[in-house]
Amino acid sequence: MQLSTKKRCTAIVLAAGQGTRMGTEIQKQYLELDGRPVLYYSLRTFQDSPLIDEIVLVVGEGQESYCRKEIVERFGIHKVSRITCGGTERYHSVWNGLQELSDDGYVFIHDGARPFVDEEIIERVYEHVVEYDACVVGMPVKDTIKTVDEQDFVTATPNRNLVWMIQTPQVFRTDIVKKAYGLLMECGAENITDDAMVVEQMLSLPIRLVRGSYENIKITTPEDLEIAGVFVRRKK
Ligand SMILES: Nc1ccn([C@@H]2O[C@H](COP(=O)(O)OP(=O)(O)OP(=O)(O)O)[C@@H](O)[C@H]2O)c(=O)n1
Ligand SMILES: C[C@](O)(CO)[C@H](O)COP(=O)(O)O
Repeated sequence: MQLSTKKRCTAIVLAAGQGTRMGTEIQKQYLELDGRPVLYYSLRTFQDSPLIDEIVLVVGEGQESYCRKEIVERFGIHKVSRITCGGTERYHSVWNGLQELSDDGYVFIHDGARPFVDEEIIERVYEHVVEYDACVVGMPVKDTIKTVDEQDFVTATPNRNLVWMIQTPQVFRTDIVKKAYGLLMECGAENITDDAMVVEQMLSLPIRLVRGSYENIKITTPEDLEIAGVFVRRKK
């Protein structure tokens, strides 16, 4: 990859969630995975990536100094330039993170609860975003998918060749995603679960999907942490 013509790339790593579905006392991003906090792994990958210039870390209110000392300083993640507070919903946290950025370059928005983003994914999505401006990482589904009504009766079986499960990082030209989020904050919207939705709904721009990996899982419920344990030991 030609790094000399590279635009500035910032990663926003989100770690302000409550982890309700995980149900643990400690929020899932701080749980131990092979002796290190879940959040450490994606920070390490962005830290080590030659493409990433800077990391903005978004954490829960009151967790800033803990994160600075116990994660950023302890593990030497010196690309973290700012630690800011998140909000009630994921999109509030993204919005807060975006306030720390100027309009130039690209932003990689990533769930701190997804420890297995890797350099190949970062490079692949960067190569695509310079062409398409708005890209999200995901993988084709493997199972048959059905939509249902409120009583759990099937309403349709979409062609699964056209269905992907969506991951992070979600990567955008920074000016575009900031504009989309600005409109979201003005107009509001319901059930916003990822960043691509904001760009789709607010600006109607095309979003290019880019292959991530089946290992790029989000730690959401307890069995995900067990699976993550297997992945992390295999990588050693
Ligand atoms: N208000 C929020 C909600 C989520 N996140 C982050 O967004 C990522 C994906 O969200 P999710 O898996 O839904 O995390 P939680 O909101 O913590 O989980 P739950 O929905 O089970 O409470 C996580 O890294 C989480 O820390 C965040 O920064 N701010
Ligand atoms: C952005 C995301 O990781 C894409 O899969 C996901 O939608 C965010 O998590 P949540 O579980 O929907 O809050």
